Amino acid sequence: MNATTTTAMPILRVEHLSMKFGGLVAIGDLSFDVRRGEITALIGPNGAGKTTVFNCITGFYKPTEGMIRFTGRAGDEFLLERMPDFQITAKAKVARTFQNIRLFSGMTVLENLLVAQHNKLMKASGYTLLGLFGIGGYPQAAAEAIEKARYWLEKADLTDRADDPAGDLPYGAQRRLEIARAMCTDPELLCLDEPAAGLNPKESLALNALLNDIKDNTGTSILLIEHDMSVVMEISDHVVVLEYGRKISDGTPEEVRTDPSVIAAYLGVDDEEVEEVLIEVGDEDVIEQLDTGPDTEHGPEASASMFAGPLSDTVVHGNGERVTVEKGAGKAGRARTEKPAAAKPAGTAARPVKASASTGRAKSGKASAAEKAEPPVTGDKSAEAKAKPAAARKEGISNRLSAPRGGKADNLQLVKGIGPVNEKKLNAHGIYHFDQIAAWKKADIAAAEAYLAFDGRIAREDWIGQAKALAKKAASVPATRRGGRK
Ligand SMILES: Nc1ncnc2c1ncn2[C@@H]1O[C@H](COP(=O)(O)OP(=O)(O)OP(=O)(O)O)[C@@H](O)[C@H]1O
Repeated sequence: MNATTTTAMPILRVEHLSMKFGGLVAIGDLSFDVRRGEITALIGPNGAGKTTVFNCITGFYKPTEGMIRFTGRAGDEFLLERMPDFQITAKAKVARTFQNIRLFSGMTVLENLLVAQHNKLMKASGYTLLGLFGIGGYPQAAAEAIEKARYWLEKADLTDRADDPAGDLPYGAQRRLEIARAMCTDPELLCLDEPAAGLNPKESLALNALLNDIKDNTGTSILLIEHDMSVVMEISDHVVVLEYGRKISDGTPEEVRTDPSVIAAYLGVDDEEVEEVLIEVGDEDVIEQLDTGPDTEHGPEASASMFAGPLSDTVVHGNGERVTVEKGAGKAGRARTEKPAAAKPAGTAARPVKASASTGRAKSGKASAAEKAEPPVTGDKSAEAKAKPAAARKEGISNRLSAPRGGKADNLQLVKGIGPVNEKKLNAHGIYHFDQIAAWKKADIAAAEAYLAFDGRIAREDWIGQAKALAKKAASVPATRRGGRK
């Protein structure tokens, strides 16, 4: 294979990937490419399967079916689904970061960058004591490692903090350090799992700058999972959208943001988030409709929550296209699009409706605190919810608080499985702290699952165990040093 062919090849080709956990199809027949030298974003609502895709690519999971073909710069090909994870890092040069920051928090920032180069240094030592004492290539390799660490310190804007413990850095700086650490391994493909989670706008900008710099100056291709649409739309060359483990859209940010299936998928979140998404995708016409308030005649059923089930939402786009999510449907696959030509005759044409008027309230009329405190369980998923202990549903979680202690909530997104949507919901239900989740009993879990419309996921993802560990850690760290966006 000549060099031109190689550079034109996608660095990663995911072909017919499926991953099943028992009866749950987390990913179903998924195919997409990551093009070399580009930033590709993998987006989708919570539970869409994004992290599972990452876990398959990086060897944490062995997919049930499908191929993950990696082509290196030199034309070397690897089938990642057949390789153990350490070889994927070492041979294919795929590096990753995780949803939850995983730094050596007691080591300094510089030490974190040097540890990342440990394998290379050990190789240079010839794995001998003499090597470590300067016989052979070790001194040269050590000097190069320090130079590389210095380079990435500067790129990540961390030079001033080089000697500080990594755990002392602000949250955004820790995220950049993780990326710098991954870059010290000279990856060909960098996989980032929600790098912008918990960042404030200034930190998000710094992250965007770092990722663009990597793209422009290193040749490393980037695959990122991200919920923050401003990051996705700003820096991605290519966006793949998942919903329930299936691809619903694939294209440029511009193509994806105007794709009715994607809008319909995102309409499946809370009112406030629908608004956020639509503002971020910049569909002026739809935003205007949001401002017109509820349409009781054509408005949707009781809930538009992705977690609460049935939708009957309709949106009219700038080009006159009307997207209806069928009554009883939850997902984009069931979205029906009517082109303007197919619109009903004058007089009977459906009025533009408030896209997210799931509760029949106008944009300005946000839910009252009482409504938010215990929203009713509605829709299709209510069948599931009904199966939960009735008392739990009725009484809700036992250790709710009316406000975060000390006015500062913990960053619940540090619990794997809690994304921005679920964090917001938990806060709305009076859950702000790790120790609250850590103290949940069976009935509390059932109550939480009822309004998050989960089915056993809290136990599966061991939120209690994770929250216990995080609560313990938080208790040992002064409040001012706790990472998080809150
Ligand atoms: N190890 C596992 N065992 C059982 N089910 C799993 C496992 N890992 C993931 N799942 C399930 O697979 C589905 C997809 O989860 P995944 O974490 O990949 O979604 P996601 O899109 O990354 O979500 P989020 O945005 O919330 O992180 C979920 O229903 C999840 O509960």
